[in-house]
Amino acid sequence: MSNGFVHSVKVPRLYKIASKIVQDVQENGASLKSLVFSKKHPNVSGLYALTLNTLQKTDQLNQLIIETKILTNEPRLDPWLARVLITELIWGKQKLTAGAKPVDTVLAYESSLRNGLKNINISDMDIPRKKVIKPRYVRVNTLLLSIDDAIRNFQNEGWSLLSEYTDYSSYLKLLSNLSDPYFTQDYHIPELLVFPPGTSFFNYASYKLGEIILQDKASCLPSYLLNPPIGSVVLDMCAAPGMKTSHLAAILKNQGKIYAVEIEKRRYQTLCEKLAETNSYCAAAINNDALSLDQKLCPDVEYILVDPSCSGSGMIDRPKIGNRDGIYESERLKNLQAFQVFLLRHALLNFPSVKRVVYSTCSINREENEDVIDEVLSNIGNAYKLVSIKKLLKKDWINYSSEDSNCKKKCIYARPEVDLCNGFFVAVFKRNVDVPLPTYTPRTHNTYKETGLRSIDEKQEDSQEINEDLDLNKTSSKKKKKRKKKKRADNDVEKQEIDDNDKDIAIVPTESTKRKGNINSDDTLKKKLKT
Ligand SMILES: C[S@@+](CC[C@H](N)C(=O)[O-])C[C@H]1O[C@@H](n2cnc3c(N)ncnc32)[C@H](O)[C@@H]1O
Repeated sequence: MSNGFVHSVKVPRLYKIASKIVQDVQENGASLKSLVFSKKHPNVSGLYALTLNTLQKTDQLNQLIIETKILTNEPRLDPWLARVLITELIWGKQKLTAGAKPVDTVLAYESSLRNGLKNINISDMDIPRKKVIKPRYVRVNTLLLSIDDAIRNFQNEGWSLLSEYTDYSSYLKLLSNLSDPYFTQDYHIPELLVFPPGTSFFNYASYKLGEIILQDKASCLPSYLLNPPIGSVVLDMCAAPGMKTSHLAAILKNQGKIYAVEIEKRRYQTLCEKLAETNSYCAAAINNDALSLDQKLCPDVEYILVDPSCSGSGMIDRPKIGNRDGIYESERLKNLQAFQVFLLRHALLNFPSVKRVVYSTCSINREENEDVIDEVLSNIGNAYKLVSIKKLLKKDWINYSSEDSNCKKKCIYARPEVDLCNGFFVAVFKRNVDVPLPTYTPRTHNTYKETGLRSIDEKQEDSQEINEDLDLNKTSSKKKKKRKKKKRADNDVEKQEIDDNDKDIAIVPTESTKRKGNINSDDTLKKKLKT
């Protein structure tokens, strides 16, 4: 702590690191998972649980801080550390080891915190999500291992393959009863294997080697449906952490080119690591804003994946993080929708050689799905056709887009309680080459900022660099192995438990969030909470 405490006993490192992570997530919109792993703490799962719990309790913490006046009475108490300690004391282990000054300070408030808890309004907090137990999805990285070999390996490990289903309903029934030692192959995506919920893969050699990837079905369908032919040129507009990019590389058999664009520097680093780990060497990572991407950096694009930031409302395990920054859900959705429309329109109208575009979200909100497609349909005329995914899949599916939208039933939804995977939405556009593309003026970076989505753009502008030529081929295999080994060791056992959750919490920081860490004025916060 930098604010004046003289420590007789040090604050446990776990709490200190957790407070820095919570601050970074709240203020800068950083990815919780990436931060947790980057700290290389020996107790990754404990650190993840504590930081997640603290973030999920944002609303309650804000109210407790007001009720108890802990931060106004104790100006030297670091507000982020206070949040972590309070969370541990009230909702976590329910105890703290005394000795360090900040810990003692929080302990001194224990009874007022517990009393305060009775007074806070929790009516709209912690609304329990319907608990869906989803199976464990494992995508075979066909760049490194064939599906047959993967199945054989699992069988050698004692697993038994079940394939007694005839249609989607019987498959789902099988899935809902799946238990050790049985696994099955996904009904739609052959490279996706499905195991009982909670199956652990950390000690499997194939996991350590990047031959299998823990990836939910929701995250596999977009690349599967884009289905670029071998040798084609693909643009992945929102690529980090790289789950879909690596899947696309596998579909291309590494023959062709993928431009994988990511705006955030830190997430771009994760993307580069994922591409190396999965041997996706046909993909070049580009750290840039896809909306202002210079065409020269990605010539002759034929297939585009638009998988933009979204509310993540379909994610089963997604934490509910309260009104972190004073932006309420409807405004947040409006901002996201504006951004999603711009991005999709940019994809559809600004790449003259494009043949197919897939739009996907892990949201189950109409605003981010049918409404986005409807708006874009009104801009593109007959230059594209919205494809019926039912026909593309050639297999039955259950949930489609709404009949009362212009999507009709052409796009698909996955509903966790029905499809036993994360909720998601996918739309597929096919170019009609007989109709010229309507004129389109690409947006500038400034206009993008106006969506209010990212107030951290300024920082990114400084650090943006283009790395179109990430030549993974040139990395010696020895170096690659060494890097892989080191990374695996760092990430530890618990990594896999949260690895398949490829969508990050959509945090949209604003100036107000940045200030909120230091709530020394009860009035300011009260006002904010009332708004
Ligand atoms: C939903 S995630 C993508 C997940 C990714 N497709 C995967 O499967 O691993 C959205 C990503 O888009 C990035 N992003 C948001 N706006 C962007 C922009 N204008 N240009 C490029 N990337 C952007 C976000 O930082 C985030 O990493």
